[in-house]
Amino acid sequence: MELLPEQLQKELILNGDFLALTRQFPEKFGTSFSFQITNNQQKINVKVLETGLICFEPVEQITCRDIVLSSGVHGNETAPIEICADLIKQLLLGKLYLAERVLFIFGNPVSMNIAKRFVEENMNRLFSGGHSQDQGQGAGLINKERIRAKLLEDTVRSFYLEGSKLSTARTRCHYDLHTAIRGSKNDKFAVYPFRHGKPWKKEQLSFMQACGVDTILLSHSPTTTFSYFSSNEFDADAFTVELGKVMPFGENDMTKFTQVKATLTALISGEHLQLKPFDEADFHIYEIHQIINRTQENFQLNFADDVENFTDFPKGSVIAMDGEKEVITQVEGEAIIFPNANVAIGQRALLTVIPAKI
Ligand SMILES: O=C(O)CCC(=O)N[C@@H](CCC(=O)O)C(=O)O
Ligand SMILES: [Zn+2]
Repeated sequence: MELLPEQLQKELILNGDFLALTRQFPEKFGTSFSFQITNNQQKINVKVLETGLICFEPVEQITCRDIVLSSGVHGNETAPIEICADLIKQLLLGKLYLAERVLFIFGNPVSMNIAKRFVEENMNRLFSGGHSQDQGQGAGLINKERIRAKLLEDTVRSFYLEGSKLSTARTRCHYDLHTAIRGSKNDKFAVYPFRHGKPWKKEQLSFMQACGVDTILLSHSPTTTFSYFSSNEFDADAFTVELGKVMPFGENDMTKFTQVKATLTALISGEHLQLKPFDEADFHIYEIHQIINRTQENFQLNFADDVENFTDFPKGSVIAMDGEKEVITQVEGEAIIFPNANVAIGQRALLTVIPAKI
C-alpha cells in the first residue's frame, strides 16, 4: 500500500512520528514532499526527501550551521535512532525552536525492521564511492545497501551545497550516531576521522565532552565510513559517535543519553553550548594503531565474546588468527576495539588503539 504525500504529511503533523512512518515504508516513500509548520510564530520548512530522510529549515531566521544527524546506518543500533526520532517529533509538534538547518538521516530502515546490522552488506563501508567499488564482493554488485549509501551521499551533498548558497560563513557538522556490539570499558566514545594533516579541533572535542563522550580515537587513514565522507568531501566537523551497547528498540535506558540529547537540542535550537575549554586531562585519547582485515575463511579472535572494547593486552599477545597468520600486539598497552570475526572477507575485523596525545 502506498500513501499519498498529503496523507503522509497529515500523519506527520498529527503525531510527529517520522520513525514509525519510516518503518512502515522501509524501502521507499517514492516521492519527496515539503510543507511548512509554525512553531510559536516561527515558520519552519520541512522537507521529506525519502524514507528516513527529513530536513528542517527556519524560513525567516538567518542560519549559520548545516547540521547532519544520522543514526541507524546499522539497523540494530537503536538508541541513537530513538534519540533522533524524539528530536524530530519535538520539531514536528512545534515543541523545539529551530535555529539552524538540520538534516536527519535514518540510515538503513530495512535492516532496522529485521533488527540486524545490515541486510546484505555493511553500509558503513560503502561511502566515498565504496558503493560502486568491487570491495571483494564481485564487480558490478548492486544491493539495497549500495543503492541507499549512494542516496545518502547525494542527500548530504545537496544539503551542504544548498546551505552554501545561503551564506559563505557557515559551519558544517555531521554526527553519525552508533552503538557498539560489545560492551566497552569507556561506554561512550567517538572515532575522529582522518583529517589529512589538518589539526584536530579542540572545540569539537569539547562538544563531544558536552555530549558525555570523553574517549576519542584518532584515525590516521582514509576509510569508507559515513563520517569520513562528510569530513573529507565537505570539510564537515564529523565523528562516528558510539553511544553504549546495541539493544533492541524500546529496551534502551534513555537516562544514559541525557547529556547527548541536551547538547544536540542546544545545537539545533541555537542555545549557548557552554562548552568546557579543552583540557586533555579530561579525555582518554587514543590513536588507531593496527587495522586488521579478515583475509581468510578461518579467522578467529583469541579472546572471549565478553571481553570489552578498550581491553589492553601485553606486547606480543596473539589476539587473533587470520588463517595461519598470527595477529600480534606490537606495543605495551595496545587495546582492542570493534572485534568482529564474522565480517566479510576483506573487511575490518578488529582495530587496535594505543594512548595518544592531541
Ligand atoms: O561494535 C562494533 O564492532 C561496531 C560498531 C560500529 O558500527 N562502529 C563503526 C565505526 C566506524 C568508524 O570507524 O568510524 C563501524 O564499524 O562502522
Ligand atoms: Zn554502527
